[in-house]
Amino acid sequence: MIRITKIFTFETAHVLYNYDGKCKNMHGHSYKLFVTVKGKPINDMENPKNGMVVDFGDIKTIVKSEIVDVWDHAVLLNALSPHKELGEDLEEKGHKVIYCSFQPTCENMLYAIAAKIKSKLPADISLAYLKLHETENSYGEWFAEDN
Ligand SMILES: Nc1nc2c(c(=O)[nH]1)N=C([C@H](O)[C@H](O)COP(=O)(O)OP(=O)(O)OP(=O)(O)O)CN2
Ligand SMILES: [Zn+2]
Repeated sequence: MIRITKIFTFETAHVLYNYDGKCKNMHGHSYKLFVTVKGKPINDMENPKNGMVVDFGDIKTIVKSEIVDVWDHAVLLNALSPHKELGEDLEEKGHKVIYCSFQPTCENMLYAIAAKIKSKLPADISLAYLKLHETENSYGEWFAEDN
């Protein structure tokens, strides 16, 4: 088994409802996401993907369409809180709003990212690990063996 990793960045705003610190205010991060998948490299001279667990380009396509293109330059808010109305107001004024069914912390974003990626991976490839940096010094990790 081999693990391969692709790294993504996206610029996203979020706001933490009822949080007791500065992040209760709407603010943004340059998120950095590490996506690691595992599988056996293809061993077939006739296959154009010979030697690969999966083409890095295929991971890019999945993560871009499921996460990066959806969350980039959007604001994530907790739709189960009064921030839903804040989102509706912003949307009305032309802003890109993502309504989450969770508090948009690094931890919950990792759960959402894992679910979205897992649903799109080919059967013989599995999601092994995710790392999501909110800042250079703050990040969360998702391990397949813990979940
Ligand atoms: N466990 C978590 N704690 C915090 C989260 C989170 O998602 N999970 N999020 C925030 C804020 O949104 C934001 O990320 C600020 O975090 P923090 O590391 O405290 O921010 P700094 O600006 O101090 O970051 P430095 O990199 O140290 O400059 C808060 N907590
Ligand atoms: Zn934040």
